[in-house]
Amino acid sequence: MSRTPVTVTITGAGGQIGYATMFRIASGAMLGADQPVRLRLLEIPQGMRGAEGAALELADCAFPLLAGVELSDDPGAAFDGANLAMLIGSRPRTAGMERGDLLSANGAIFGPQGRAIGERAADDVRVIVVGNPANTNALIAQQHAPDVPADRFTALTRLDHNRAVGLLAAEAGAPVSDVDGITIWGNHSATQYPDLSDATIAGRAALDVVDADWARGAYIDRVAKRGAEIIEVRGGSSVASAANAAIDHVRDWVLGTGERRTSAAVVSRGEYGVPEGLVSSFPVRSTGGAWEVVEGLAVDAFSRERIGASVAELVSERDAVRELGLLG
Ligand SMILES: NC(=O)C1=CN([C@@H]2O[C@H](COP(=O)(O)OP(=O)(O)OC[C@H]3O[C@@H](n4cnc5c(N)ncnc54)[C@H](O)[C@@H]3O)[C@@H](O)[C@H]2O)C=CC1
Ligand SMILES: O=C([O-])CC(=O)C(=O)O
Repeated sequence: MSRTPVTVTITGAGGQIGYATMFRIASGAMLGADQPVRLRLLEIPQGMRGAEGAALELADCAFPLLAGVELSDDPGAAFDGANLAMLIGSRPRTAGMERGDLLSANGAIFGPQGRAIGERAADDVRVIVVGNPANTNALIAQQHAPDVPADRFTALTRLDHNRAVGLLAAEAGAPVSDVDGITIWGNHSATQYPDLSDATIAGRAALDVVDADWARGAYIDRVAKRGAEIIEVRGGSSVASAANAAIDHVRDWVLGTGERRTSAAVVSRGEYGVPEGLVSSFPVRSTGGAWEVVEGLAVDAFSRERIGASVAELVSERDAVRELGLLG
């Protein structure tokens, strides 16, 4: 174990997704089997016992790659020297709520954490926001860290992407590994647009394999409302699949995607007409440790309308948090 450990800060470490994430990171599933990690666990005082218990269990796993575990309820200490910041800690929604309903409850968490990242994290820090509403919380954090390059702030839409892959593969009766070219556009919310226009299954256009009405109707609804479906069936919001998606996102960001495409919410530079500065989901690849939006895809009138609706929601969330004084 001669490589320098990477410092990974996990917020909400006493909660469900935090718990489902940290053991896989410590095992090497996120950064590779030869990369030691140091975990920093951030909680609020009420959540600290849960984080302490998780830390005891981490010790009991005797992970060879785990170079240390530190707990804190102070964002400054928790993000000090962080190379990766996984912002999970925040309240989940319950049945009958939309994720946007969490804006006022959760938004206030992300300003102070963004500021602490700006002041204390390592120069190469990369941030992923999982806590809902993830895109706008990422925007809040990014706005509080003006000295960190904006492209280091992202939000998780990989869970939506993975759901879209799984549901398409099931419909086509194909292995998930045959599926490529799906895009999740926009917000991690019910307005998101899972787009099969450019998707392939074993190299064939997906829209030639599955029914086009399904692809542009029931499929979109099922993917976009899968979070609510899980809440209804499980009695609580997604945990293991969310942790898995967060790990997929960071692994691909750091280690690269190759030619394969995925989806991530990144700070818009105006690609596909999405207003600059919004944290919106796009088709992406990662090379050299940076996400790149895949440009030049054809966007027909149907897709344009769906993307526009989700982006309009992002604009209204941004305006709402600005009104609440949360953008700093
Ligand atoms: N983007 C995505 O795809 C998904 C996002 N989520 C979201 O992830 C978030 C976490 O979900 P769960 O782990 O299931 O919730 P949970 O309630 O089990 O855990 C949340 C933890 O965050 C802690 N926390 C609250 N404020 C904090 C702060 N300021 N600093 C540090 N920790 C803080 C709480 O004490 C709690 O232990 C929720 O907002 C949920 O909606 C969930 C699934 C998918
Ligand atoms: O639906 C929720 O509230 C949790 C979540 O973000 C998801 O499962 O996609």
